[in-house]
Amino acid sequence: MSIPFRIGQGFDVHALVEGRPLILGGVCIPYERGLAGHSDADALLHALTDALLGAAGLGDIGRHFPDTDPRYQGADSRELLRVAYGKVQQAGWQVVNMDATLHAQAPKMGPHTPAMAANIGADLGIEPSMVNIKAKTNEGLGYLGRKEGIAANVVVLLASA
Ligand SMILES: Nc1ccn([C@@H]2O[C@H](COP(=O)(O)O)[C@@H](O)[C@H]2O)c(=O)n1
Ligand SMILES: C[C@@]1(CO)OP(=O)(O)OP(=O)(O)OC[C@H]1O
Repeated sequence: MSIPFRIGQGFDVHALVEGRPLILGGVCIPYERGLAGHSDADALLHALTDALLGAAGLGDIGRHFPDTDPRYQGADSRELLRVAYGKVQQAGWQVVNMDATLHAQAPKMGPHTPAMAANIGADLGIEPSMVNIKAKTNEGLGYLGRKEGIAANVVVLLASA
């Protein structure tokens, strides 16, 4: 029996450092620091990419886009997302919806989540209403609460295409 649905989950975290832009969901958010990484360090899109790859049984982002490969230095994570989702589609799957939580003590994400959902909807070819993005502080606790980094969790549902 072939089951027509798959779920996947992804997690990512990047350190907040000076001299980098803060990019999440493809949106550049005004803030005093940004996320460090080999690519543009978009933790939300990396977690989403991992969730999609995981649901399709295709491994993880580092397997498809190694951080030792100079082609991905400074990469736009929206481009990585589109390439990864192309592989998911090639494997016979399409995304139904996604739900994300950003863990950021600061800045406030609420004003920026509609633009993130619009970007993701465009990249995955789904309505922005199928893209839900939430945000939480870490109540001042631990490395996230000390604003040393920003993390993201994403869950996706895939349906057989
Ligand atoms: N970076 C953030 C964090 C939170 N929010 C919004 O505030 C609400 C309350 O967050 P708590 O962590 O104090 O529970 C949360 O539900 C979000 O609506 C935000 O926009 N950006
Ligand atoms: C995206 C990649 C590749 O440039 O690099 P980073 O930006 O460092 O991101 P990470 O989430 O640590 O891992 C995936 C990497 O392979």
